[in-house]
Amino acid sequence: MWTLVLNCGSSSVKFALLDVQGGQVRLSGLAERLGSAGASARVEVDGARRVVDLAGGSYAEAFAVIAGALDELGVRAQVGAVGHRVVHGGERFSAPALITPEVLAEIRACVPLAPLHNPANIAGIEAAQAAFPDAAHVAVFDTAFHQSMPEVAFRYAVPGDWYRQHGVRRYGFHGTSHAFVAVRAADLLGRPLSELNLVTAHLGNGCSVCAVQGGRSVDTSMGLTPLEGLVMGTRSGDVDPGLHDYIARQAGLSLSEITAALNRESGLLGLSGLSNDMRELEEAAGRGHAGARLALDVFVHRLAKQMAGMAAAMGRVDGLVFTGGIGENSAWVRGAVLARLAVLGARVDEAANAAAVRGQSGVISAPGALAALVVNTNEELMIAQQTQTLLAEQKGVQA
Ligand SMILES: Nc1ncnc2c1ncn2[C@@H]1O[C@H](COP(=O)(O)OP(=O)(O)O)[C@@H](O)[C@H]1O
Ligand SMILES: CC(=O)OP(=O)(O)O
Ligand SMILES: [Mg+2]
Repeated sequence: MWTLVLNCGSSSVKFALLDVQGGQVRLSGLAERLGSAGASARVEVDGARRVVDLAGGSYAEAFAVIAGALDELGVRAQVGAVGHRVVHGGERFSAPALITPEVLAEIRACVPLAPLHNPANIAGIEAAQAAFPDAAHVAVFDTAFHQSMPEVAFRYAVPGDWYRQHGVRRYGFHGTSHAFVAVRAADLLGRPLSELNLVTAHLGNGCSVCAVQGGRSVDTSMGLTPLEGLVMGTRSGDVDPGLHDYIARQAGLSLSEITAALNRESGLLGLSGLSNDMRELEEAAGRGHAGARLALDVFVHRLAKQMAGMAAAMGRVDGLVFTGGIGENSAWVRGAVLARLAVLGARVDEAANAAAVRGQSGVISAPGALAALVVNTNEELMIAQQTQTLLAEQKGVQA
C-alpha cells in the first residue's frame, strides 16, 4: 500500500509517496513560494525530475500537481493514507493521531504555541482532505517524541501559573528525526538502543540537539517554540529574554517585529550578513569573508556547548549523531564540533569524516574514541511508517 507524506509549511509543501514495506519512493518533491508570484513545484516521478509552474500559487494547485503525478503513476486509487507532519501537538499528543474534526480542533488549539507552523499545517491538512477525500489522514507531531522528557528538563523557571494556565514549558521539535536517527545509529553501532545514551544533532534550516536515553528523549534544545537553542539558518536560538524590552526601546520595534526578526533575519543570516545557507557560507569563509567566518564559528561554538550539555543531562554518553542537510554534508562542521568535544572523549577520523558526505552514513570517530556517526534522516519514511502503524492498530481495535 502507498502512503503519501506531506510536510506543509507557510509557503511550501514537501511531499513523498512511499511504500513502507519495501521502502520504495516513487514520487517526491517540493512546491515552494506558495502564495506569491513565481510559485513552482519540483516533482520527481520514478527518478525523473521536472519543474511545474503554479500560476495560482495555492495549496489546492500544488495538490492538483501531486494528484496528476499519482494518476501518471497509476497509483492514485491505491493511496489509502496521507501522513501529515504537524509541528506542535502541545501536551495532548505523544503519538500520531488519526485526523478527526476533534483532533483538528486540538491542533488548532496549539496555534498560539506555534504561530508560524501550525496554521500552515492546518491549511495543508484541509486542502489535502479536499484533494484526497477517500484517504485516511494522520497527523505525526514533531513534539510527540519529546513528551517523555522529565519535568526537570521541560519546566522553565518562570511563574508556575504560566505553565499551569498557559502551557509555558519546553516541548521540543524535530522529534521524528531524532527518533529515527537514534534507531539507525544503534544499528550502525551494533548495540541495542535500550542500552545507549545518544546525543543527536538535527542540523537543517532548523537545528536542534536531543539527549536520547534508551530510545527516549530526555532533553532537547528547542523549547516552547522552535526558536530556542542552537543558531539556525535564520533563527537566533537562545538570546537573553531581556533583549526584547531593550531592543523595543532602542530600535522602536514592536514585540511581533522583534519575534519576526529573531525568526527570519537572525541566525547564520544575521551573523554573516550574507546567507542562511551553510554551503554558501563555507565557500565564502574560504575566500576570506569575515561575516561568514564569524557565522560558522558561532554556529560551532554554540552547537558544541549544547551537545556537551545534552551529555550532562544523561550523565554518560555512548555516541554523537549528526544528521540534517548540514549534519549529513558538512565535514567541516562535524570536524570542528568534535574537536571541541574532545572534553567528552571525542576524536574524529579525518578520512572517514571527509568521506561521509552526500548520503553516506557511518562512523566518523577514531578507534577508541567516543563514537561519532553520520546518519541520513528520513522524516518522510518515519511519518509513513507511523501512519501505517496507527492505521493497522486501529483496524485491530475495530476487528
Ligand atoms: N554539501 C553541503 N555542505 C554544507 N552544508 C550543506 C551541504 N548541503 C546542504 N547543506 C546545508 O543544509 C542546510 C539545509 O538542510 P536541510 O535538512 O536540507 O533543510 P530543511 O530543514 O529545510 O529540510 C542548508 O544550510 C544547506 O546549506
Ligand atoms: C520545527 C522546525 O524547526 O522545523 P524546521 O526545521 O522544518 O523549520
Ligand atoms: Mg530536511
